[in-house]
Amino acid sequence: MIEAVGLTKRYGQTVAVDNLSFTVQPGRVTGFLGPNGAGKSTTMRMILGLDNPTAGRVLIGGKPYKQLDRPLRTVGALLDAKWVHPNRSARAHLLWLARSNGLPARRVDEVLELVGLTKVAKRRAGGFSLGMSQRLGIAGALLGDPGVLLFDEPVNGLDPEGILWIRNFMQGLAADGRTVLVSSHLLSEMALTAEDLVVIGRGKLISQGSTTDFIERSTENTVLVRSPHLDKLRPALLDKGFTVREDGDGTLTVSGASSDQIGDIAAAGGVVLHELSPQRGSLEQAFMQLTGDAVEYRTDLGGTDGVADNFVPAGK
Ligand SMILES: Nc1ncnc2c1ncn2[C@@H]1O[C@H](COP(=O)(O)OP(=O)(O)OP(=O)(O)O)[C@@H](O)[C@H]1O
Repeated sequence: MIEAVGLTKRYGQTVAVDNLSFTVQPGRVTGFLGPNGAGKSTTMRMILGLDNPTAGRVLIGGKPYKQLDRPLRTVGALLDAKWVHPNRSARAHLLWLARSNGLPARRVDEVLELVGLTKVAKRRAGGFSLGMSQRLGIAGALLGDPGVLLFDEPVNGLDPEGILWIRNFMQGLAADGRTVLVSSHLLSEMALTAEDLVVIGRGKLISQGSTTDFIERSTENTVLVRSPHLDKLRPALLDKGFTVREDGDGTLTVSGASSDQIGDIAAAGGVVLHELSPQRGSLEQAFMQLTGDAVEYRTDLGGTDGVADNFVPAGK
C-alpha cells in the first residue's frame, strides 16, 4: 500500500504538490491522472525518495522510502525507459542493477523471461525499440520482486500490441496482490487498465476512488432512441418528465430514463423502435469535466477539443 498524507512540494514560488493525501491499495491497478504540470512526476519522485517533501509524508507499506531496509525488494519503478547505458546489453544492464542491490544473478534471467526479452538479452540496449526498452525498464522494476510498483507513462509511444501487453502485464501484477500505480495521458487506455484512480490538478487531489464511480459521478448516462415514430414517442417521454433532445437524424437522446422505461413507454404507445442503446460517459469526458479548472496551460480554441489538446504533451 502507498499512503500520502499532506504531501507538499514547493520549488521556489511554484507549489508542485499541494497538501496531497491519497492511498493506493494492493491487488488492483490504480491510475494516476492529471493535466500537464499537475504534479504526478513530482509525487512519484517523492514516493521513491528521489525528492524530499517540503511538508507531509508518503509511506510505502507504512515506511518512508528512505527507511526501507532493501528498497528494491519493496518497491520497483519505471520512470524513464531510456535510462540505460546504450552500449550495455539488456542482461548486463540488469546484472549491474541486481549486483548493486545485492540481488542474485538468477533473478536477472527470471525477469528477462517474465517480460519476454530472453532472446534479445545479449543485444545492446541502445538499439532497442521503445517497446523493448519499456519491457527492459519493467524487468528492472521487477528485479527485487517488490510488492509495490510505480510506472510513469509506460505506454507512451507504444503500438497497440505493446499497449495491450503492458495492460495485461500490469493487471497480472495486481492480480498477484501487488500495489500498482501507473500514470498515463492515454485516458481510453487507463479506463481499460485501472480499477481505481487518483486524479490531481495543480498539485491538489481532485478525486480518488473507483474508475466506474469517477465516470458515473461526472458524466450523464443517456439513452439513444431511433424510431420512425418519434413524433409520437417524444410527447409520451416528455409527459413522464424525462429530458429529450432531438438529434435531427431520426434519433432522440433521452436523459433521466432507463432503456427499460423507454421501451415500456414505446410499447404502451404502439411505437416501433429501431434502436434503443444506453450511452455511457467516457473517462475522457469525466476527466474534462472534473479537471477543467486545473489545466495549467490552455489554448483558447473553445470547446473541449481545445482543452483536450493540452492534455497530450508534445513529445510524450
Ligand atoms: N525541479 C523542478 N524545479 C522547478 N519546478 C519544477 C520542478 N519539477 C517540477 N516542477 C514544476 O512543478 C509542477 C509539477 O510538475 P510535474 O512534472 O510533477 O507534473 P506532471 O503532472 O508530471 O506533468 P506532465 O504530465 O506534464 O509530466 C510544474 O509546474 C513544474 O513546472
